[in-house]
Amino acid sequence: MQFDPAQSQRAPERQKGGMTQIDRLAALGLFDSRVPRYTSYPTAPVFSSAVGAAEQVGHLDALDPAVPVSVYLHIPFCERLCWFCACRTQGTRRPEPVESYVETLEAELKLVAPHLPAGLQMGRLHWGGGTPTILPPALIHRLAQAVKAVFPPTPDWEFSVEIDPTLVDRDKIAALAEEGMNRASIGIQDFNPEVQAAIGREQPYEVTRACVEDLREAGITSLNADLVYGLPYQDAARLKDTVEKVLSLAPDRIALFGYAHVPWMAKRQELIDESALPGDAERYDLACAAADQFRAAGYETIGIDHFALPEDGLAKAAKSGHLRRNFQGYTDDRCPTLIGLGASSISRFAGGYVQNAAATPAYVERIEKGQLAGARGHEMSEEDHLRGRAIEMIMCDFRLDRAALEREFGDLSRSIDPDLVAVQARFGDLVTLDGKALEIRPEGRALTRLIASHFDAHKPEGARYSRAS
Ligand SMILES: C=Cc1c2[nH]c(c1C)Cc1[nH]c(c(CCC(=O)O)c1C)Cc1[nH]c(c(C)c1CCC(=O)O)Cc1[nH]c(c(C)c1C=C)C2
Ligand SMILES: C[C@H]1O[C@@H](n2cnc3c(N)ncnc32)[C@H](O)[C@@H]1O
Ligand code: MET
Ligand code: SF4
Repeated sequence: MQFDPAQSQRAPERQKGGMTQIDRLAALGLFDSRVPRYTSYPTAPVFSSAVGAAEQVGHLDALDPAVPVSVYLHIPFCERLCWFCACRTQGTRRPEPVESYVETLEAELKLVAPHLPAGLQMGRLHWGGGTPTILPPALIHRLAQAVKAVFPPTPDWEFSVEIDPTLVDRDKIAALAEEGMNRASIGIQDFNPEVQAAIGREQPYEVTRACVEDLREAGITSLNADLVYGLPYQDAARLKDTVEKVLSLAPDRIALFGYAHVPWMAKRQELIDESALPGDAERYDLACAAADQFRAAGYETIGIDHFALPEDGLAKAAKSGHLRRNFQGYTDDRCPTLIGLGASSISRFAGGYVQNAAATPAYVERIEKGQLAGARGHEMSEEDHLRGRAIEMIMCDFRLDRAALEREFGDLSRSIDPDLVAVQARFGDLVTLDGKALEIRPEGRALTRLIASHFDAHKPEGARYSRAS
C-alpha cells in the first residue's frame, strides 16, 4: 500500500495502453520482489558481528551533551502470541520472567550511564515490544524511574508506549501517565472475528473502545492505531467495517502495514493458513480501498503506510519536509541519536548502528557479565550516509532531492547518478527525473520500496525479505 490514495486508481479506470495499472506494476516486480522496508540503512539483516560493545562504547563516549537523545526500550513479552506477528517477543503467563527482565534493564542502564556525557538529556522515550503493558504498575514506575535517573527528560519530552488493549487496565494507564506518557499506540490489526480467529488474536471492539477512552482520559494527546492488510480471510467488506470501527475511535494516526508473511523468520506464522491469504490483486485493492476510506475521513497520507489527522505532528512533519524513518516506522523525531535498550534493540549513532544481542538469554548473559549488550552492527561510511539519506527521502517524500544531497555531500553525491538513470530506465513515466530531483509519480508509489532498493549498496545475497507490495 504505497501510493497517494487520492490518486489511487481502481478498476475499471486504471487502463494504460491496454495493460491495467496493476498489470503494469506487477510486470515491474510489485508482487515478486522481496525488498526491505528500510527502517534503517543499511538494514538490520546486513549488520555484522564485527561490530559490538567496543563500538557501542565509542559511540556513547562521542555523544554531544547539548543534543538530546531518543531512547527505545524493548519489552519482549506477551501473554498471547498472535500467529501473524513478526515482532521479537515471547509468550509468558508468569510474572517472574518479566520482573527479572526489568532487573536486567536496570543493570543495562547502570552499565550505559558512565559512558554518557554529563548533562545529556532525553527528548523522547518509546517503550515497544512485545507488550510493554504486560508490566504491572509497580514495575512501570520502577522502570520509568530507572530510565529517567540515567536520562533526565527535557521539559518538552515525549513518552510513547505500545499498548495491547486486551492487556492493560486503568491502573497501568494511570501509572504510565504519572510517569509522563503522552502518546500511545494501540494494536488493533483487524476487528473482524473470522480474521481475528485466523491470526490467533481475539480482541472485541468494546474492549478496544474502553481502552481508548481510558487513554484519552489519562491525557494522551497523540493516539496511533496499528492495522494490517493482507491477513487471512480479509475481504473488502470486512476491511471496510474494520476501518469504520477504527474511525469511530478517532485515532490521531494510523499505521496500515502490509502483512509480511515470513514464516522462515517468524516460526509462529506456520499457524497461518496460507490458502486463506488474499491474492495479489485483492491485497492491492484492499490497501487502496482502506486508504481511500481514511482520506475521505480527513486523514492525510504519510509515506507508504501511515495516515494522520492534519494537526498531528506526523502530518505537520510530512508537510514541512521533516518526516523521518526509524525502527518504529515514520516519525517526526529529529533527534539524531537513538539509544536502544533491551534484547534485540538497535541504537543509531551518527557513526553507525549497534544492535543488542537478540535472544533474551544471550542479552541477559552479557549484562550479567557486566558488558554492554551490543552484538552486531554497522559502522557508517560517508557513502552509507549519502545512500541512507537518499533512501529515507524516497521512503518519506517519494522524492529524492538530488540538489540537497549535493549540498550536503558534495562530489560524493555523484555516486548515485548511475542509480538515478537506472531507475528512470526501469520505471519510465512512473517517475520523473531532472537535474534537481527524482520524483515518484502517484501511480508509481506502490513501487516505492522497490525504487528505494536501487540505491541500496548493501543488499544481502541470501536475506529473504517480505514482498514489496
Ligand atoms: C514490531 C514489529 C516489527 C518490527 N519489524 C517488523 C515487525 C512486524 C517486520 C520485519 N522486520 C524485518 C523483517 C524482515 C525483512 C523485511 O521484510 O523487510 C520484517 C518482516 C527486518 C528487521 N527489522 C529489524 C530487524 C532487527 C530485522 C531483521 C533481523 C531480526 O529479525 O532481528 C529492526 C526492527 N524491527 C522492529 C523492531 C522493534 C526493530 C528493532 C529494534 C519492528
Ligand atoms: C508493531 C506492529 O507491527 C505490526 N506487525 C506485526 N507483525 C506483522 C507482520 N507479520 N506483518 C505486518 N505487520 C506486522 C502490527 O500491526 C503491530 O501492531
Ligand atoms: N503488543 C501490542 C499489541 O499487539 C502492541 C503492538 S504489537 C508490538 O497490541
Ligand atoms: S501483535 Fe503484539 S500482542 Fe500479538 S504477539 Fe505481536 S507483540 Fe505480542
